[in-house]
Parts: sequence; structure tokens; C-alpha cells
Amino acid sequence: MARRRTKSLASLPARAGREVEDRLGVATPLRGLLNKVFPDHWSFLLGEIALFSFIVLLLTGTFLTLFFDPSMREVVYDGSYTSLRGVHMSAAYASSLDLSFDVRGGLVMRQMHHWAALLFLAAIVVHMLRIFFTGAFRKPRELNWVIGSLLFWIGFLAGFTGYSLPDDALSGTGLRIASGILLSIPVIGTWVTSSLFGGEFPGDLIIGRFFILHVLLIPAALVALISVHVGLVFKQKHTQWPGPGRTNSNVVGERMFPRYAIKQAGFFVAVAGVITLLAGALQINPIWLFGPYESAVVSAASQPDWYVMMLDGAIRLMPAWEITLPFGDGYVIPPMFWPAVVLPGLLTTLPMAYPFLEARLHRDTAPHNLLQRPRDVPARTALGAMAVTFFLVLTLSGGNDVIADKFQISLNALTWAGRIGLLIAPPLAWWATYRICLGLQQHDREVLAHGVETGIIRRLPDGGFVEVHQPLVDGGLDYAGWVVPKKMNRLGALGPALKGFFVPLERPAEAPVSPGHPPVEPREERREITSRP
Ligand code: HEM
Ligand code: HEM
Repeated sequence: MARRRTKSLASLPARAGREVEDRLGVATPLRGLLNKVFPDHWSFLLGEIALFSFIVLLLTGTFLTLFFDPSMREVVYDGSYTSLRGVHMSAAYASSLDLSFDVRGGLVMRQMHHWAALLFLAAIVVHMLRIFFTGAFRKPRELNWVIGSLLFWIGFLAGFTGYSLPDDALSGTGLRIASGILLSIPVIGTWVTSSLFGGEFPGDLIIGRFFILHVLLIPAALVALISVHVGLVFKQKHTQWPGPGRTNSNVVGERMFPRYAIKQAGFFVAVAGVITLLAGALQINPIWLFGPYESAVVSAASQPDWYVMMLDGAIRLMPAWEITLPFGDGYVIPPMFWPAVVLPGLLTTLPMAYPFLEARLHRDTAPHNLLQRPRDVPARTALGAMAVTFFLVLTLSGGNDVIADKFQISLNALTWAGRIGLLIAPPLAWWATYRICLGLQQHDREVLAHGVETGIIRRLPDGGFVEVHQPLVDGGLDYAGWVVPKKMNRLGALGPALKGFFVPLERPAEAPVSPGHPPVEPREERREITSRP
């Protein structure tokens, strides 16, 4: 009797599964999903770090929303932080102070939220660089690249609206700059600014409006776009590095269930653990030290979060050039317009267009599921290094007042160093990266021709010494370098520099390039990886 009961209990999940299947018919798609194969490489974890820190943001953000009051109503602070007792401030700032000092676990949640935001944007940027430098954005993944670029800018807005909410002196300074940027837009600037702030800056509406944006609209947009983004990774299947048995039309890796899913769950716990550790150990955004925002107060060394520093740097470096247009009494375009509106516009559209421009330049219409090593495509790698250097100079210039203060250097000299650096450093980075890539290719060719250096020195009968080289086991590398065209050699030293920009040469070795190449739907090979290249 007891045995029969145990048996019927054991078959309960199976029976429940059958009942669900009878009604919803989800078994086949679910089986397909659980059997999905993912290639394994550490660099594929970057997107996951972005995803997991976003989940931490959603969870901690929900907690903060329970206690945060987005109101500009004036209150007199009487919480636990004695230094600010009796000070007039907005309810928003007072509730952020309460979150930090009077709500149990509130400070660690605020700090987790802020650290998660920094990690989220850092992971997005490094993930984007991985996609760029390995050519993972090429056909058929251009759309996902475009969606990713949108995700970056929406994440940027999420961060900016978030750190504006507590209404402390630092967030108010950020809002002041934002209002200046909007005002600089020709023709519609004044209207846009007064619509957003509900009249003159700062007004008493902006925090409430940013709150709706920050806790509702932006997270909803992010959830929707991330779902499409990751959905496309599932649909198109992940790229993989070339290696034994890996081709443009298969995927070699681990099945989604059970090992990959368990590994991912572990990785989520690790990411959340690191964020908690940071939040517990390292103070971030101590708003009680800054005080409430007043339009007349700007503290020195105001630093935005790291991802906003490039914009701040661009504004600091821009010379005070006012352009007066010959309309009416002379229409003035303020200098702020170029670094704060035009530059971000270019930085949004150019990267989005890049996959299409590169494909066009290379007359490449083939689909690519195998990744490229950065050295194999020197022109692209050098372009990426140039862009990264451009951003670094801007970011450093965003903190030039702090550098000037700490190292006792003139701020004006640093501004000039930034201006000159912005013109000189990126082309230098381009040239150095290009040469390094060619050098690494040369090294590959040597390994192909002579084998791997063993460090064993042999003495020859005639008294000479040689190093023993071990030939490659399977006689070749899985990667292909690219061929230097003969006509470029005639250009001498200019050749390598010009080649990258003008010559559509880099025929990826793994796929034929022909117009209208039929799309290759990667076939999944359901086998585990036993060895890595
Ligand atoms: C990608 C998503 C998000 C990013 C990048 C982000 C970023 C930030 C940042 C940097 C702050 C300032 C924290 C501080 O004061 O030190 C903040 C504050 C806040 N965030 Fe978010 N956040 C995100 C999503 C959310 C979500 C989904 C919610 C709610 C469901 C939320 C609710 C809040 C609240 C209520 C505050 C004000 C709390 C306070 O500091 O007093 N956030 N956010
Ligand atoms: C909220 C931000 C983002 C999240 C949560 C996210 C998440 C992911 C995840 C989990 C993957 C699969 C694993 C991996 O390859 O790392 C992926 C792949 C991809 N992501 Fe993102 N991503 C984000 C932003 C971006 C950005 C900014 C770009 C580029 C501009 C981008 C472009 C791509 C592309 C092209 C793939 C396919 C890569 C391949 O198959 O090799 N993503 N993303």
C-alpha cells in the first residue's frame, strides 16, 4: 500500500507535465530551448555580467522605490545624521538621507544599486568592445549590434536620471549642466528646456519627472530591448572561435540544460556577490557630505559617474567659439552645442552604421558565425584602438580639475594638454595598434613555417648552435592572417597606413565572399567540448 503511494507520488511531476502539455503544447519548443548549445569562452561572459547586474539593479531599485519620496516639497531634516538636522531641503533629499541612515539595510541597498549601475555600464562597454574587436557584429548580427548601441544609451540615461534623483548638491550640478546642454540646441532649445523643467531651472517638477522615467519607462524599455537582444542571440545562435571541428555552419558547445544553466546560475550569484561586497566595503556617492542642492552652490571637483565623464570632458575641452549666424539680429550657436549635442549624436550614429559601412567597404555579403582575432583584421582593430583612446582622453579631461588639484598642475595647461591629446593620441594609437597586429601576424607566420620554439638548444657537428622547433601537430593554425596586396607594397611606409582605410581587402578566410551568398543557418552540434583550441 505504502509502496503504491510512493510510486504515485513519484509519477506526480510526469502527470502534472502531461496535464500542462495537453493544454499548452509547450514540450517541443521547451525541449529545443533546453537542448540549445552554447559555445564556451570567457569573453562571452561579458554580456552576462551586463544582464546580471541589470537584474541586481531591478531588485535593489524596487527596494529603494519603497522608501524614496520623489517630491520637491520643502521639509526640515530631523533624521539621524546630526550635521544636517534643522536644514531646509527637498523631501527627495531627506528620503535619500533616511534611506542611508534610518532604513534598515537602506545604505547597503543604495550602495549596491550604485555599484551595480557602474558595473552594468562597464560590462556593456567591454562587451561592446569584445563584439567589435572579434567581428561578432557582422552579418547576420548587425541588427543586434544596433539594438546593443541603443541599450548603451538607454543605460546611460538610466544612470543619469538615477543619480539625479537624491537631489543633493552633486546631482543638482549634473542637472544644471543638462539644462545648459538642452538650452544650447538651436531653435528648439529654450522650448525643450522649459517643457522638461516646467519653466525656469530648477523648478520643482524635474525630480518627479525623472522618477517616472527612472523607475518605469527606462527599465521597461531596457527589459523590452534586452529581451529582443538575447532572443536574437538564441535565434541566430552564438558565434564561436575557430577551432577543431568548428565551422561557419555548426555550433560546438554545451547544452543549455543542465550544465550551462547551472553554470550561469552560479555566475549570477558570483556577480551579485561581487556587487554586494563592493557595496558593503566601499562607500559610494555619500550624499550627506554634499548637502542639499541649491542653484547658487556648486562644489569644486564635482565628478559625474565614470560613463558621463567623457561628455563632461568634451565640454571642458571645447574652445569658447560662438558662431553667429547672419539671421535676424545674429543667431548665436553656443559652444556647448558641439561637444554636448553634435558629438553624442555622431557617437551614436557612426557606431550603429559601422557594420554596414565595413561590409560595404569589403564588398562582404556573406554571413559569419566564426569570430576573428583582432590581429587578423588590423585596420578594424586599429580603428577600435583609436576610438578607445579618443574616449580615454575625453574621460581623463572630465576629471582634469581633480588631477590639477591633486598634482598641483595648472588647470589651463591640462585643458590644452587634453585638446592637443585629443588630436594626436588617437592617430598614434591607430598606428601603434596596426604595427602590433602586423607584428603578431608575422609571429604566426614564423610559427607556421618553423614550428613552436622549444627552448632546447642543440649543438651541430660543425660547432654551431640551433634551437629545436617543434612542428605544429595538425600542420596549421585555425586562424588565417590576411594577405598584403602587392600594389600596397609599392607605397612603402605609407602602405600599411593607407591600406586599412581605403583597400577592401580583408577577405575573411572562413567564408567565401560573393554577392547574394545564401544565409548559413548554423547547425548545432550537440556535443560537449572536450578540448579547447
Ligand atoms: C539600468 C537600470 C538602472 C540604473 C543604471 C540605475 C542607476 C541609479 C543610480 C546611479 C542611482 C543613484 C544612487 C545613489 O543615490 O547613490 C539610482 C537611484 C535610484 N534608483 Fe536606479 N537605476 C536603474 C534602475 C532602477 C530601477 C529599475 C528602479 C526601480 C524599480 C530604480 C530606482 C531607483 C531609486 C528609487 C533611486 C533613488 C534612491 C536614492 O539614492 O535615494 N532604479 N539609480
Ligand atoms: C544592456 C546591455 C546588454 C546586455 C544585457 C547584453 C547581453 C548580451 C548577452 C547575454 C549576449 C550573449 C553572450 C555574449 O556574447 O556576451 C549578447 C550578445 C551580443 N551582444 Fe549584447 N548586451 C548588451 C549590450 C550590447 C551592446 C552595447 C552591443 C553592441 C553595440 C551588443 C551587441 C551584441 C551582439 C552583436 C551579440 C551577439 C554576439 C555573438 O553571437 O557573438 N550588446 N549580449
